[in-house]
Amino acid sequence: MTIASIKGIVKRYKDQIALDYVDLDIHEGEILGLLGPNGAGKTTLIQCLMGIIPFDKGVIQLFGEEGAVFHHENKKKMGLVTQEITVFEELTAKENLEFFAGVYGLKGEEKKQRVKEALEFVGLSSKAKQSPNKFSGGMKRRLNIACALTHRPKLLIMDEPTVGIDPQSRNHILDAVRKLKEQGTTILYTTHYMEEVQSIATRVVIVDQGQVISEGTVDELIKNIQHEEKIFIDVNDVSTIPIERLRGLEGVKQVQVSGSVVQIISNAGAGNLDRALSIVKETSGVVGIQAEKPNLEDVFLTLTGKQLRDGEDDPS
Ligand SMILES: Nc1ncnc2c1ncn2[C@@H]1O[C@H](COP(=O)(O)OP(=O)(O)OP(=O)(O)O)[C@@H](O)[C@H]1O
Repeated sequence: MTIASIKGIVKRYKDQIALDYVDLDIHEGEILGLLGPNGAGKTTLIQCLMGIIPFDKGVIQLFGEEGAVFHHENKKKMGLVTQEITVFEELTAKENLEFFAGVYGLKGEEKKQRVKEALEFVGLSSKAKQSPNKFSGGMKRRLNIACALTHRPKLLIMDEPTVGIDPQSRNHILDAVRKLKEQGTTILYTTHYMEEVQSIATRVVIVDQGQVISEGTVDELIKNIQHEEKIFIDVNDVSTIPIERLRGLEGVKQVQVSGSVVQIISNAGAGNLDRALSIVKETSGVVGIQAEKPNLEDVFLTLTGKQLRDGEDDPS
């Protein structure tokens, strides 16, 4: 089932086009990684999807409905973890959760129970009575996530939830996202850290300059750009390797020897590398093999001609 469907959305800020005919479907039960550099339009897309800002063109369907979809019942099925941490510093962690649970109409015993569960879920039960102004950035972020969970949304939207936080909290958040998926929550996870997308997303949409430039599973995206494979084989005796025979193999593009290492580049697929490796093994002992595969960064580079995170810090 499609939880949300975005069709031909255009959003302009004066002369600036932030979303340029974007199409995007979010399927039930997936973790959809929305990957794009700063300014790509990710936050704008989320704000349109949540009905927070109007858009100039296009249609959004939510939970199978069309038309006036941004009514209260649908909004109660969504949870948003905003890019900026939005918690009340002067309230305790528990009071923050009680406030947001109240906004979503939870009351009495149910509210109490959900607040308790949310605190446990993000590992902040022992800090329930403390104010977030004493928390680290990562703890604040975890509280922020808990605030979006008390009403058990069907669709959880997270806008760059790991920017600028410590690795321990980051891992905690990634684990929590996986756990939520197992419990049946659909998640739209926005980031410009490709490592995160690679580790948690079931499907990826890459956006750049307000446009969707590619989508698929991580493997599919990599396969689309993967024209070559490269392996480095460290051998016992390089003099015994039949270099010309390797070069003559179908699909093999280049064979080079450097010290005790034979480097083979071949066209992707069709077992080219396997055949080359068998020949090497026939003629010499093999000490080690190293393969080089493209990653999402390479996908992005191929599609846009630029690095995904120019000048950005590594999250880990
Ligand atoms: N309120 C606004 N007024 C004018 N321009 C805006 C506004 N909000 C966003 N933009 C512009 O729209 C484009 C998309 O911005 P958006 O914040 O959606 O990107 P993003 O992918 O979320 O980037 P970031 O990771 O930096 O938040 C950018 O060029 C941005 O400068």
